[in-house]
Formats: sequence, C-alpha cells, structure tokens
Amino acid sequence: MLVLDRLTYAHPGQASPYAFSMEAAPGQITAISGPSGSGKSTLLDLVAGFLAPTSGSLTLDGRNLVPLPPEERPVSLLLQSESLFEHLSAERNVGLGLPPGAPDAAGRIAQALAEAGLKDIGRQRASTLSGGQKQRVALARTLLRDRKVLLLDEPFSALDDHTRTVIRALVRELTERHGWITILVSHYRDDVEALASRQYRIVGGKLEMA
Ligand SMILES: Nc1ncnc2c1ncn2[C@@H]1O[C@H](COP(=O)(O)OP(=O)(O)OP(=O)(O)O)[C@@H](O)[C@H]1O
Repeated sequence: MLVLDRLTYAHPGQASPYAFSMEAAPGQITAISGPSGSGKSTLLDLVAGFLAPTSGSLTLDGRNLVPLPPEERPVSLLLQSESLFEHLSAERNVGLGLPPGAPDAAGRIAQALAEAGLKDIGRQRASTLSGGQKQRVALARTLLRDRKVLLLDEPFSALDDHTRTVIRALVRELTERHGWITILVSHYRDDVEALASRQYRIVGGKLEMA
C-alpha cells in the first residue's frame, strides 16, 4: 500500500499549503482529478521526490519514502509525451531502464518489448515511431525498471481515440500483472472511468474520495 498521511507542501508565496492524504493499492489504478492548478502535478512531484514535504508522511508498505532522493524511490513516471531519445532505437531506449552491465540485458529487453506489444520494431529509431508506440516503449522501459509505483501524468492525451483505448488496456493489464501501484492524473472522464478502482479529487488543497 502507498499511504500519504497529511503530506504537506506549499509553493513559494502560497498562502494555504496542500495537505494530501490518500491510499493506493497494488494491482490497482488510483485516479486523481481536479481543475487546472489544483495541485495534481504537485502531488505527483511529492511522491516522486522532486519536492520535499514540510510535514506528514509518505510510506510504501510501511517504509518511509520521504528521506529518499528521486532516483532511489521505487517510483516510475510516465508523461503525456514520452521523453525518449529520438535518435536511439526502441530497444536502446528500453535498455535505459536497466543499470549498466545488468545480466542478460538483451533477453530482458526483448521480453519487455514483447510484453509491451513491440516485438517487431525493436530496431526502429524512436523518431520513426507513432505516439502509441512511443508510449509502449516507455512502458517497456518501466517494466525493466520494475518499480512498484507508477505515476501517470496525462499519459493518453496525445493519442488518438483508438490508440488511447489500446494503451489504456495495456496499462491496466501491466498494473494487474505486476502488482504496480498506479496513480493516474487525467482530465479525461473517460480515462478515469475506464481505469480507476479508486478516485480522489483535489478540493481546496486536500484530497477527497470522489
Ligand atoms: N515552482 C512553483 N512555484 C510557485 N508556484 C507553483 C510552482 N509550481 C506550481 N505552482 C502553483 O501551484 C499550483 C498547483 O500547480 P500544479 O501544477 O500542481 O497544478 P495541476 O493541478 O497539476 O494543474 P494542471 O492541470 O494545469 O497541470 C498552481 O497554482 C501553480 O501555479
């Protein structure tokens, strides 16, 4: 379980701080909604470790994550338009999910590509891939990193309707199969309805069950 308990933060000049409390379970997608500027990205940044809370707690299965820098947190982040290295092949981009010198890198990359539905395009440059394929590459890289928590910030908004449905299904399948704790920030009602087991909304700087 990922548990936030009155995790508190104020941006410079912000009068009333955010105080986030929520729970997110493994194998499930937990959605966060709220109007523009309500603090959704701030919440993800606190979980990822890009912002340090002033008080409150953030634990994963009872382990305190607050002292850990972002690179040591068991957290992956997937954004709207994925930050792939465009000049590298799909498989090299996926391989960035492994530490240098990891055993059986080629086999593990091939397996991750297959699981993300990219078996035949491993050699293709990222710049030649469609938006949906790029999100699959990003998911394959996430698979190799094998971190427990997956943060999704508007991950489907650059995709056409059909691709969006397919990638959504893939995210749900991977979340369930790998027991990821997936947190989804999306403006799209459709995404939330299709995916979320639990929904929260940010109201007045706090999370409410939606
Ligand atoms: N570095 C910063 N310094 C000061 N204020 C900030 C900073 N980052 C964000 N804010 C403010 O904090 C509030 C919440 O921003 P945040 O990006 O978390 O909202 P959001 O819900 O993700 O919005 P959107 O849906 O538009 O992405 C906004 O009012 C924003 O202007």
